[in-house]
Amino acid sequence: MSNNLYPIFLKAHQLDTLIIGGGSVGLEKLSFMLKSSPDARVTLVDKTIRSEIRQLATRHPQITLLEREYFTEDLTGMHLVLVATENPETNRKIQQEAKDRGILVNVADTPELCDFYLGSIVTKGHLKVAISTNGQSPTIAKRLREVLDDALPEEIDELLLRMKQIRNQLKGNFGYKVKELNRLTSSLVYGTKHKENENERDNS
Ligand SMILES: C[C@@]1(CC(=O)O)C2=NC(=C\c3[nH]c(c(CCC(=O)O)c3CC(=O)O)Cc3[nH]c(c(CC(=O)O)c3CCC(=O)O)/C=C3\N/C(=C\2)[C@@H](CCC(=O)O)[C@]3(C)CC(=O)O)/[C@H]1CCC(=O)O
Ligand SMILES: NC(=O)c1ccc[n+]([C@@H]2O[C@H](COP(=O)([O-])OP(=O)(O)OC[C@H]3O[C@@H](n4cnc5c(N)ncnc54)[C@H](O)[C@@H]3O)[C@@H](O)[C@H]2O)c1
Repeated sequence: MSNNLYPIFLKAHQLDTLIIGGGSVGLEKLSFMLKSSPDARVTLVDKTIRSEIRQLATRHPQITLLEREYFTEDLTGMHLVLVATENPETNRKIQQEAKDRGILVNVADTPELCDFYLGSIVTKGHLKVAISTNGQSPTIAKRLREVLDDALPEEIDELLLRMKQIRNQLKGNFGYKVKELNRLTSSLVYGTKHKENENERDNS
């Protein structure tokens, strides 16, 4: 199987996400989503809402909880759907209803029914790294998150902020700025030896 996934970074606070099923898997998906996007606009529907989910909703007031069975109409206006009931037939039915409406859908732990996969996520200030193993091993995705979380220094956020300041201060045309920003950062990649960048985005 080739690796043809295309990663994107969603502004989850501007999108509406529906989670169906708030059992152990639904709770895990919701927690990870809120960890990365505390202001994500999420509606969760389940026949019985667990106390852990109620607690999350208290801490994230933009979350809507619906304590009842899922209805097809719940999909109205949704951009993303995460399905996590314990019933494969229910999951398949909801997946089909979402697809019919052109809504992107993830059926937890069921790669063949997913339009997208959730990734393992490392956050250091403004830096966010999302990891996928193309569905081959979520466990390795989790382990890599732990490795990168240790390896990337917290100071990386200061570097990003400093680079932004420098970019704002640079005078000159776009091509000059790109060259200068690449020159300043070349030692990160090539050690102290400066090397002109062959691939940089320079349309000067
Ligand atoms: C990254 C992460 C994000 C998240 O969930 O938010 C995530 N799974 C995580 C953990 C995890 N999930 C499972 C285990 C137990 C070990 C195991 O069974 O392998 C562990 C590890 C653990 O918990 O230690 C069970 C499992 N998961 C999937 C299957 C089905 C299959 O593989 O066929 C089964 C078997 C179910 C069964 O046996 O019935 C499938 C998917 N899980 C994905 C994402 C997508 C692919 C991501 C990628 O491309 O790498 C994909 C395809 C769809 C999706 O769910 O989006 C999160 C780590 C977060 C973190 O810690 O950072
Ligand atoms: N691979 C498989 O064939 C297979 C089979 C069974 C379960 N699973 C796994 O089970 C996951 C769910 O596991 P879990 O441990 O979270 O189960 P769980 O039983 O803890 O949670 C499922 C939740 O879905 C809710 N639910 C079920 N039907 C509903 C409906 N029609 N409307 C609203 N809520 C509904 C239940 O009330 C429950 O809270 C699936 O995503 C999948 O990973 C996989």
